[in-house]
Amino acid sequence: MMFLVRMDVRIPHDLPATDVDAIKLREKNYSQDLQRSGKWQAIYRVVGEYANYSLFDVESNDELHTLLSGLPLFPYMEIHVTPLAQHPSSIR
Ligand SMILES: O=C(O)CC1=CCC(=O)O1
Repeated sequence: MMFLVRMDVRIPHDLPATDVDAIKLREKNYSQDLQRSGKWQAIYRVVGEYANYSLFDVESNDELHTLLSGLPLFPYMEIHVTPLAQHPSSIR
């Protein structure tokens, strides 16, 4: 099942910089592990915003929820999920 996910990051300004750096490093490692597994198929920065669009290929809604809620930045993100279906004109 394919999902388009938009993540908007909203880190509170009073979070200490060392904590922010540590969370971002954990986020990067978590994300790259999932990208290597094939479940997180792509991630793109939204130009000019602290946000990304990502493509996930997972088995179920529950699996996607588990992956997203495990993001180290999850408490500091607004997340919007769009389920995707096959397009009749797609050649892939
Ligand atoms: O920087 C972001 O858009 C948030 C994020 C998600 C995965 C990652 O490595 O950073």
